[in-house]
Amino acid sequence: MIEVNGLVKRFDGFAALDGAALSVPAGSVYGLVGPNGAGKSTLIRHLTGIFRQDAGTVRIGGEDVWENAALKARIAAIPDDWYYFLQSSIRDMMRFYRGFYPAFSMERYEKLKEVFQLDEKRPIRRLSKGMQKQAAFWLALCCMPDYLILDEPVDGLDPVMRRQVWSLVLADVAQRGTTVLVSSHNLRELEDVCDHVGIMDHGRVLLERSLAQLQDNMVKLQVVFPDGMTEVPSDLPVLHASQIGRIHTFIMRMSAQEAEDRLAAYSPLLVDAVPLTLEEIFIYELGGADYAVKDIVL
Ligand SMILES: Nc1ncnc2c1ncn2[C@@H]1O[C@H](COP(=O)(O)OP(=O)(O)OP(=O)(O)O)[C@@H](O)[C@H]1O
Repeated sequence: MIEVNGLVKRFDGFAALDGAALSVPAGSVYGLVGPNGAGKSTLIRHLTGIFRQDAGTVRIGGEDVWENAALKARIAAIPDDWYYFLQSSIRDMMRFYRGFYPAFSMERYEKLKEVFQLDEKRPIRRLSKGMQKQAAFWLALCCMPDYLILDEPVDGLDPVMRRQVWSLVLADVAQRGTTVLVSSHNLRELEDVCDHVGIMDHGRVLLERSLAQLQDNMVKLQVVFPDGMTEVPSDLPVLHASQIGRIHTFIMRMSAQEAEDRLAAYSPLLVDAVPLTLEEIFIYELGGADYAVKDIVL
């Protein structure tokens, strides 16, 4: 279990983390999402023991992370800027990892050589960006970690390799009970691999739920009202409404059943609940359809 409470981190007085809290159940895959600058990488750097918090607690498996070498030997991380020694090859880095991680598996290293097919003797800096990401996965998985912390992990990987690394990670979750925290902007992909999601903004986790709960908490409905009713009923707590012909599409923060019950009062000709994507939940939880555009324009 990963537990963060009241986490505060300031840089020159600016609170990059402002009381962030999250809870990742053991053996789950937790997606940490949020707009640029929300504080995801800063929070992750506390989980990997790089940053020391100004306030709050950062615990993994019940232990404080900061300066806890024994605990860190059970955590593998792929940061957004993976570090390797300047002249080193994958083989050199493997020796370094093997020295640090007592559970490092040479057997797995040899097996994964066939999956990644990288030249392990070539200097890493001469590998492409995607190949470097592959190398980071290769080594992280060989550490046999109990906790895997991934910051934008599949950025730069081709689609086939993305599927490959997710299948390796999920096999570890299923077989070894590995707990995974992953930050990503690729919500479509997270939807396939995560069972829990936390949405961050302005240094706080605004909401965290299992994916199923999250999808149950908001609903998208397509509705056709009877003849003569053209206006959206004003008492419906609609987050977003659009209309094509006679079909109204509503997004409301409530369960599908509750929404259907409320709409029944208007005797609709059709009510159809459509599952929300994680991207839609993300956009509407963060304040409406304008959000995504604002984020790009500002
Ligand atoms: N070392 C640092 N010094 C000063 N400010 C920092 C530092 N690291 C992060 N910040 C600031 O903290 C805030 C959160 O940054 P962080 O990198 O954690 O965001 P993020 O959610 O990972 O964003 P992105 O999705 O763009 O990667 C930003 O405003 C950033 O400028």
